[in-house]
Amino acid sequence: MSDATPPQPMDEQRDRIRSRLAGASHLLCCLDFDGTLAPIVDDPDAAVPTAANEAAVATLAATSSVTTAIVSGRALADVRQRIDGPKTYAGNHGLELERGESVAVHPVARKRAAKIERVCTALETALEHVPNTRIENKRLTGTVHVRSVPPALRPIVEHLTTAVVDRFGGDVLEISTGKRILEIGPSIPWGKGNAVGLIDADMPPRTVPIYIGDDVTDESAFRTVEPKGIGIRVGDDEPSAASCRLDAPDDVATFLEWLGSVGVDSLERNRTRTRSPDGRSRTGIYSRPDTRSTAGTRSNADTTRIDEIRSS
Ligand SMILES: O=P(O)(O)OC[C@H]1O[C@H](O[C@H]2O[C@H](CO)[C@@H](O)[C@H](O)[C@H]2O)[C@H](O)[C@@H](O)[C@@H]1O
Repeated sequence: MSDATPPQPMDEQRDRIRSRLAGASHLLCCLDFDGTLAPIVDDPDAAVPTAANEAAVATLAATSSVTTAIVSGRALADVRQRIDGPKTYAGNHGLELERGESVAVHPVARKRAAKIERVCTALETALEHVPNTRIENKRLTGTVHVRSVPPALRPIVEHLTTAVVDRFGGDVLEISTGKRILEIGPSIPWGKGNAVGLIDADMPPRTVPIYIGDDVTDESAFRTVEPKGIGIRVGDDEPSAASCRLDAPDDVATFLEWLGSVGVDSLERNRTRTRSPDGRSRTGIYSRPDTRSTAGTRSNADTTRIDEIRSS
């Protein structure tokens, strides 16, 4: 599916997803948080997943044929305490990655954290007279929230933010946009798609990766999973690298429930079929895969960079 094609409504894509799962033994289900599991709200601290999404994620996370991962622009520690169950979390748009007991932080982002701190502190002062501006310091990145700022004042916030980032970040920090936010982060070619690529590279053979997200920062992840897997854009009919569309977090829950029942049944049937009489898998679905490249922007050099520093 090309970047310029609007994603198709899920009802029209269900058969394609069903047939993709029919050829698979494992599912990688990567989920964005805000706008996908949790409805967008004015106060970022108040964002919570819908009850149905919380339950559906718990079910998938407890299913052995599914690896469930949360991939968020929020700090890892923040998103982790908002949705429980999965063993895999990517925070700060993939700059930090928790898999089981191990946490990897992109080393360049780690080095630039002091600059993010200075920028966030300077922004508190620079924007203190603009009503309802909110600075979210996420350690590796920072977010300026303008959702509750009067529209006429938003260009001023943008101007002041650019000036502060230029002054304290030079060319090592950059500003990107999201839903009513300005995101400040290290200027490195790394995003959610790279994190999803790393997670997918650890999956057993015959894994179908699915990524569900609602914002521009999710586009790199859609490019990583498509066309081997399925990208699902939530909420609008913007052109997207995702092939499918769902309207809102409530529809995400319905789809995840379907995956947890019909989808998982199909995976389980394939796993049973490929096992030898002693119950072992003939296709080696529990063994480590060879290094496989995933469609998308990930390069081997990028993989090495985030993997080389690990701390708990
Ligand atoms: O990748 P995500 O998990 O979707 O995180 C993206 C950003 O989400 C949060 O901001 C967004 O949600 C807020 C609460 O609904 C809303 O007030 C804001 O306008 C949205 O942009 C979060 O606060 C950011 O740190 C994330 O980068």
